[in-house]
Amino acid sequence: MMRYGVAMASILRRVSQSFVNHRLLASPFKTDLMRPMVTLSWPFSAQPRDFSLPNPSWSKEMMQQYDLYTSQGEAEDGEEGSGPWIRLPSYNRTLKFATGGACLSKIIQSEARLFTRNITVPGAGFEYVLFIKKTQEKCVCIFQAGHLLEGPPGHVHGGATAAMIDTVNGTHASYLCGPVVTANLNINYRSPIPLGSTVMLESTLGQREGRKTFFSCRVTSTDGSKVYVESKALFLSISVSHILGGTTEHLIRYHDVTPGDITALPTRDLEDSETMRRTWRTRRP
Ligand SMILES: CCCCCCCC/C=C\CCCCCCCC(=O)SCCNC(=O)CCNC(=O)[C@H](O)C(C)(C)COP(=O)(O)OP(=O)(O)OC[C@H]1O[C@@H](n2cnc3c(N)ncnc32)[C@H](O)[C@@H]1OP(=O)(O)O
Repeated sequence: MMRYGVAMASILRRVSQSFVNHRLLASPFKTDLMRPMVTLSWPFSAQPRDFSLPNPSWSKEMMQQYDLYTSQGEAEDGEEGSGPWIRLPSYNRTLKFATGGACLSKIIQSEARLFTRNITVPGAGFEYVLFIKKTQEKCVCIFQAGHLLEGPPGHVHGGATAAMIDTVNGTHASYLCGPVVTANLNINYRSPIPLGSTVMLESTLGQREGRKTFFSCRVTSTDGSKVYVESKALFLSISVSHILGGTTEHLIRYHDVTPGDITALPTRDLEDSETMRRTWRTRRP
């Protein structure tokens, strides 16, 4: 039985590796290969992996919190439930389904991955799930910090905590305001977070002044009794071309791209992409 299990694990590893190889070998510049290339990143499924669903590395504490929030809301993307919380799906690319040919594939960089989702070994890095309140003024995150996030011995690196705060505030801001970037992030670290522990991040909407939206965030123990971090952030609404502008300037200077290629870019593909619709709600309250 034991040997059978080991053999199965080896076969599964090889099959999943062949998916990885397929993705790496496919040319990023052939438009017809773009869609299979990105959707095969998770073996045995044509769908991309939703990292915010439970996996065996989640601690009992993480699962208890997850069950608490899902029981108070709904679990499926976009469906209305009776409770106040909506779980937000999470992928390892924000623009996974973008199409648009050679030039766009250069700009989007097919091998790029969302920073907080690029450690794929379950439990080793950032394990987290976000829920947004239907009234939208709050967004919470259950976060379990893996052993690859060490800073001070046995504790979480301050940069990893900052990345999580930016992710939670940034997702909350994107949900409310559409495309945004972080302009300012101010963090007070109150107490070190033990590696392997489960903590809560609570993002709260502050003032809105034109393009500027302010948020605060608190990182606490799951029962709220211990405060680890308190922060404030400013997000600025931007157009998609603000993000692409910097990238295209770099491409014109250092790569084989002309300004004509850039103006011909089908940026509508970005705005229409399935992931964009799923993750960046453009409706404003
Ligand atoms: C196409 C993309 C599609 C993606 C789909 C995503 C789906 C979401 C899914 C999953 C989310 C995961 C979540 C991740 C989240 C991560 C977020 C980040 O980490 S973003 C990276 C770090 N941030 C930067 O790189 C910004 C770099 N800076 C800039 O681009 C500019 O400086 C910018 C836009 C911030 C401001 O430039 P200006 O020219 O547009 O605006 P000006 O005139 O300078 O400022 C406007 C107002 O804001 C104030 N302001 C600007 N910067 C400020 C600052 N640092 N502090 C205080 N005030 C500031 C100014 O004083 C001004 O205020 P007055 O209108 O006069 O009242």
